[in-house]
Amino acid sequence: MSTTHPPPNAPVLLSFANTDALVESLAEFVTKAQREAIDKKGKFTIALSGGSLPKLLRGLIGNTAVRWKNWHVYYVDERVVPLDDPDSNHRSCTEHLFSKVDIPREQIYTIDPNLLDDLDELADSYEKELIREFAQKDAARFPVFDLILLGMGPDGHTASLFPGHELLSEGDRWVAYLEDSPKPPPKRITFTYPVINHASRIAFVAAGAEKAETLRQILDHPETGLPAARVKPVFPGQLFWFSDDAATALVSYPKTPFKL
Ligand SMILES: O=C1O[C@H](COP(=O)(O)O)[C@@H](O)[C@H](O)[C@H]1O
Repeated sequence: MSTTHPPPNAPVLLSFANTDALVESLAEFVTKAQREAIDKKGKFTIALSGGSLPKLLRGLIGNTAVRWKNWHVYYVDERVVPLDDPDSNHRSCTEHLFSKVDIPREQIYTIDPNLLDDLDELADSYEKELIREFAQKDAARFPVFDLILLGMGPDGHTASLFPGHELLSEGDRWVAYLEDSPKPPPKRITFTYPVINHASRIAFVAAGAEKAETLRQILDHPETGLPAARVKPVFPGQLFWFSDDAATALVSYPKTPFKL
């Protein structure tokens, strides 16, 4: 017997006049998601990306609404490099955010730096971190993060899911690896779509004129199937785009005023 699922909610596009307005609203959005999760179950599970995102989380620094002790932080994708390498997403998040706030270090789940020579084992061990957090409590097939924050590259990639790559059709594993990322460094691990799409809330954070044409394709012509356009949260999950007017300049898709 086949099971039917309601169609995904339509994405909500938020466009801000400048970076400061985006940063401030993003912080409000994250703290709201955090409050709701902690009120419900005493903890907040969030997955972060690298790239331009960590700097844009600066609105959380010194923000008294943030309850860092209840945060459990994972990485949507990670470059297979030592944790202190300039290419590491963990290093970037640490420099721009974690070194400036009082978050328990043991609640930030990094890749195992001892497994950098074995990508299969590395991805497997990160998947086990997720299983430890999510699989015992709910018998769900995939983890349900409270919030996943994604970036979008100018080529339309998100996480480490790149245009035309075979991992776009991975429907079974939670965490996969690749050795041929077109964007350096080539070796990476990444959440797969089923994990991303099962989150309660997903927010892309994409700003700047260099992303305008790609954002137009993704929002106005999702059928072109660029990796970021394949992010479609399973109902009742909701997808948001935090963007700026430079990035949304070419988009016809309707914009929604930001309100919590
Ligand atoms: O390589 C990566 O790129 C994406 C997008 O980066 P951005 O600088 O264009 O925001 C990022 O989300 C991902 O985590 C990272 O590994």
